[in-house]
Amino acid sequence: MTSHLLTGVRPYGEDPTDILLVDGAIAAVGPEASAQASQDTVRHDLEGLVALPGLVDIHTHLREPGGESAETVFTGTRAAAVGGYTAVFAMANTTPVQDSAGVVEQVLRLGREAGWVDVHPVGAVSAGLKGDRLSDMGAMARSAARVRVFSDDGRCVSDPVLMRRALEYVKSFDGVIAQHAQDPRLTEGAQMHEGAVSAELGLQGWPAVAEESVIARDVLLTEHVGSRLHVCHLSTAGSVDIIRWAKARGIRVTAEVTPHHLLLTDEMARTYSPLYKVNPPLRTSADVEALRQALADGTIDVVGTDHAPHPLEDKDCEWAAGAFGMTGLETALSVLIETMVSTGRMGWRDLARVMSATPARIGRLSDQGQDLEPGAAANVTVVDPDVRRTVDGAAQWTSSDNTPYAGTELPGQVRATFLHGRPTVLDGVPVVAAGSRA
Ligand SMILES: NC(=O)N[C@@H](CC(=O)O)C(=O)O
Ligand SMILES: [Zn+2]
Ligand SMILES: [Zn+2]
Repeated sequence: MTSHLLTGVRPYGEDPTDILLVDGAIAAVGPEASAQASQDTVRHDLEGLVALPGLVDIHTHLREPGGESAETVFTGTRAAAVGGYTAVFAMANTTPVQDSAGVVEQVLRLGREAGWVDVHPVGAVSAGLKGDRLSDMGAMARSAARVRVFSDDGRCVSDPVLMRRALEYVKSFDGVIAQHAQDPRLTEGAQMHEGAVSAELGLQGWPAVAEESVIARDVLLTEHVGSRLHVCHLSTAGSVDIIRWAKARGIRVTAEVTPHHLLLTDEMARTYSPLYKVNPPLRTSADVEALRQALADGTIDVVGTDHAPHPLEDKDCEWAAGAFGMTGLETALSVLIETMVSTGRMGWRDLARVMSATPARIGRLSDQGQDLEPGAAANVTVVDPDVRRTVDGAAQWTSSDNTPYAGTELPGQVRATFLHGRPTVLDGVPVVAAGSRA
């Protein structure tokens, strides 16, 4: 296998040095790196750029099978590589649903054929996402996809008995249930966050308590059963308080926040553009502040993009008819730099923790999220933190145009991504034909 020498990079934004990648592993960091490089080593001049462990997204929708008009495994994972990712967890709400060994193995195979990132299919909790009986979680766990993360995301596991059984079942293989916390009865017909703006616009509100009551129930169930819970896309200050309480009590719960909930508020609904329609809804600036604080202090463990591509016809319509969801893989790192790094709330090591190491640990990956040290798998992202760019939806690599940031200027640009020692992105664009593992 070819070796690659990354020269002049700043690991975690620290002093410039060289990193040598050989045979899918980091062979050396520092002066030894260039000393050990051979004549065949490919040199990449990355002077002054920040090197991070390849990013890991615990929450991606790739849409295939069934939703290929919005995204395929190929286009979604290519977008992920461009965003600096080397692994993604692909949510189960496909058609057919990822609720059997056959479907998760199909997604695994499509991911391997594409070759842009490691694809880890998430298994559905309930058969067909119907919420009434468990899927064949054991078969998915034992399959080639080795599923450890289970979720009905897009829908809430609202039946407490089903949730209890799911939490019990995953204990035998160290799995985790990732809950989309949304009480269905409290959110019937809901269009946006319930508050002053929804009242003014006359749109049906989605109260914070619809999320918080489910999280409160589930941390208690998790404690009772002695299992492991991951809470998807936290969006309210009250949810943060419950997670903080649960962690202090020793309950094994991890929490996620999306980039958009760290930046945008329900004020965006005044545009009536469904680009800002998302589940859970954009909340208030007080919620945004609580989420930023919680990510900085560790109450929230990870950033998940909740990359949710939708075809144009589902977004180019009036608010009430629009689909919930926004794309995020190609802008996540920039939004995190904008909201957390530029503001001084987090350093680059903290960013690597919430966007790489901890998501890998939650999903029980052993070859992702490792520190940039000799012996680690050679998954590396190189970012130019100083450049500012204006987001152009049509220029993105995802097949869908539903980014909420079109026309917005954001800091930071991924310049290179290496997956198991092989470049998938160079000079900010996907490497042609990287998409085969050779
Ligand atoms: N986030 C969204 O608004 N939509 C997601 C589902 C989900 O994450 O709940 C989707 O699949 O489109
Ligand atoms: Zn969800
Ligand atoms: Zn989702």
